Amino acid sequence: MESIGVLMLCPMSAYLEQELQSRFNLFKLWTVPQKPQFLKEHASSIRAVVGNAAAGADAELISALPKLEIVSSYSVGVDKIDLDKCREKGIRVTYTPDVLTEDVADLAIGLILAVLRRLCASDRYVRSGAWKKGDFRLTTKFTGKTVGIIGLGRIGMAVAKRAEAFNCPISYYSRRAKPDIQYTYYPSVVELASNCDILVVACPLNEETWHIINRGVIDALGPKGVLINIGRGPHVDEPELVSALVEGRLGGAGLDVYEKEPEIPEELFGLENVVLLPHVGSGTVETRTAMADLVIGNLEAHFLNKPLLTPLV
Ligand SMILES: O=CC(=O)O
Repeated sequence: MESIGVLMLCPMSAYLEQELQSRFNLFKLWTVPQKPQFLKEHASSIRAVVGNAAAGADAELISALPKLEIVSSYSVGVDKIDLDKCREKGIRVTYTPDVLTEDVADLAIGLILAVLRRLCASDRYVRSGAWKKGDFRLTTKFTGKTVGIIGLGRIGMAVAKRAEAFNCPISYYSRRAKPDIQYTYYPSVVELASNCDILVVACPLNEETWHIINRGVIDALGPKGVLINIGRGPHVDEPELVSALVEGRLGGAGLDVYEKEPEIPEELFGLENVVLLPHVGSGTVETRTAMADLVIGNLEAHFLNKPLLTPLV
């Protein structure tokens, strides 16, 4: 397979890079100064694209690569890939579901605890020497709080399972109520937000879920409510979130994702009730290795004419 051209769109994993390099003719787009010219030169040899949550095969890239057969994404979210165009052109798309579910759900619970129990602020308190002058103030209990989840897919279910262990009543919003699920279903996000203490965004990003967290939802969650976003930045109308937090109309937020990563609204930096993570939901050595193995396994399967491991298209 050494002659098959594989285009990696951005740096994502040294391990993945090495493994791809040892099997394929690997091109690293981020190292190329003149991208349009490079794509023209290599258009006839690039048969696969490897992207991630930050960079995918959009319509422009797909049009520039007439020999493209497969997009193998090092992510579970595929909002950066033009799936319709891939379907239209018969380009296969694979992603990395399941292997990252536990890590992302763990992180959601970590964010809830970090916001409610002010873990990061307490840590800063100790490091700054402030403890010597007095105890840290009281925080908010997690156990027993009502957790609302937007999107009860693999990750949403894994968050629910964990929150159940904290004796939290679980409710959810999704397009349709799920049969066989005993959690309370709300047919609108505003109703869900009005009836929970902690609202977790765990759905894929698409036209329907863009800005699913808007002013109405934030107001329904209210000054004691906490928003946790482990989905995608554009799920949230960020200026509305920032003003609600600054004005005290929302109780707190734990965010792993942002509208314009890695840009984060600076107004959030001074707020103790906000915990900010740099999009690391799946960012453990174990999980990222498993994700890389899936990316490679899918490419190998495709070029050996075997069934794909985790096909989406
Ligand atoms: O955001 C991360 C992913 O989609 O895997």
